[in-house]
Amino acid sequence: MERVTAKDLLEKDEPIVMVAAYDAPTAEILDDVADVVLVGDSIGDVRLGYEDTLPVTVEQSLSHTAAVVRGSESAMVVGDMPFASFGVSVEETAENAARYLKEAGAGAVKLETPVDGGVSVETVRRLTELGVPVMGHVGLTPQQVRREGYRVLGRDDDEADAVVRRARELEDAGVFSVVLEAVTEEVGASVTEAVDVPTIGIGAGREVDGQVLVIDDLIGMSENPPSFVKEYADVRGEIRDAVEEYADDVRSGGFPADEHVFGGGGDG
Ligand SMILES: Nc1nc(=O)c2c([nH]1)NC[C@@H]1CN(c3ccc(C(=O)N[C@@H](CCC(=O)O)C(=O)O)cc3)CN21
Ligand SMILES: CC(C)C(=O)C(=O)O
Ligand SMILES: [Mg+2]
Repeated sequence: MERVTAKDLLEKDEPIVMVAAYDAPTAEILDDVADVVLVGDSIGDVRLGYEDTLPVTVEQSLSHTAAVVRGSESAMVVGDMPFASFGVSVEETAENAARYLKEAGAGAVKLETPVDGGVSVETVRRLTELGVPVMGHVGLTPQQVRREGYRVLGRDDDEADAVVRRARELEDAGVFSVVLEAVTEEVGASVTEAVDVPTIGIGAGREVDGQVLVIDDLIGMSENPPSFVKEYADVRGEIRDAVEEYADDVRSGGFPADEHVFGGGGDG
């Protein structure tokens, strides 16, 4: 089966569905319902118990990206490059980015591109010239958390303009899509208006070309999801209930029952 391509996303006339997920069985569930699976560096705080995304390594990210590729057939898989794995030098950025395609089998990489630097437009251009499909990421860029915490961007005009300008620069550098995180709905609309490539929002309102949420957040697995999240299930509660029942059964002797026990040979 052919995977979703950048061209497919550009030509889509309904909203793009992207989900951040980290492992093969989850990817298998999502594949063919999501257009894009992002292997987010959010794995750091979502699954690995870190405070934020900063400790995530390229090796961890590549390993999980490869798992998501193995678990899926039709979705585009995007590897989210971790903090400081890009932008230090063009050479290192290109080498790391290429690993996502060569070793993990990803279809593209995503790089956080903060409005005030962090990664140059030239770096993004170099990747796209090499043939690495790049997804940009503007607005709230969580890898900058140690600088300014998590906050919604674009509440004043100068900042709103800066986000739009950055998205335009990225488009010019050849990105095939831009993630817009935690910006006002007005900024979401302005960016979507300003660029031809699809915008994919997370806490960016309705006037964008697609939406992305973290799987753990949307299934009710996260303890404190961001306020823009809609929870569609209570998986945390389901897991807790299941394990409590199991524990009760073990303690009462209700598990294992006859059907869970291997019999010996013979006819007794
Ligand atoms: N579970 C999870 N979901 C995410 O979407 C996510 C992560 N983790 N980790 C990496 C980044 C961080 N993200 C975030 C985190 C918080 C807000 C946010 O707006 N938080 C508050 C406002 C800030 C505050 O006062 O704490 C909110 O209103 O939800 C936005 C994006 C998005 N990403
Ligand atoms: C929230 C999305 C856009 C992300 O960057 C991640 O999951 O790491
Ligand atoms: Mg990320």
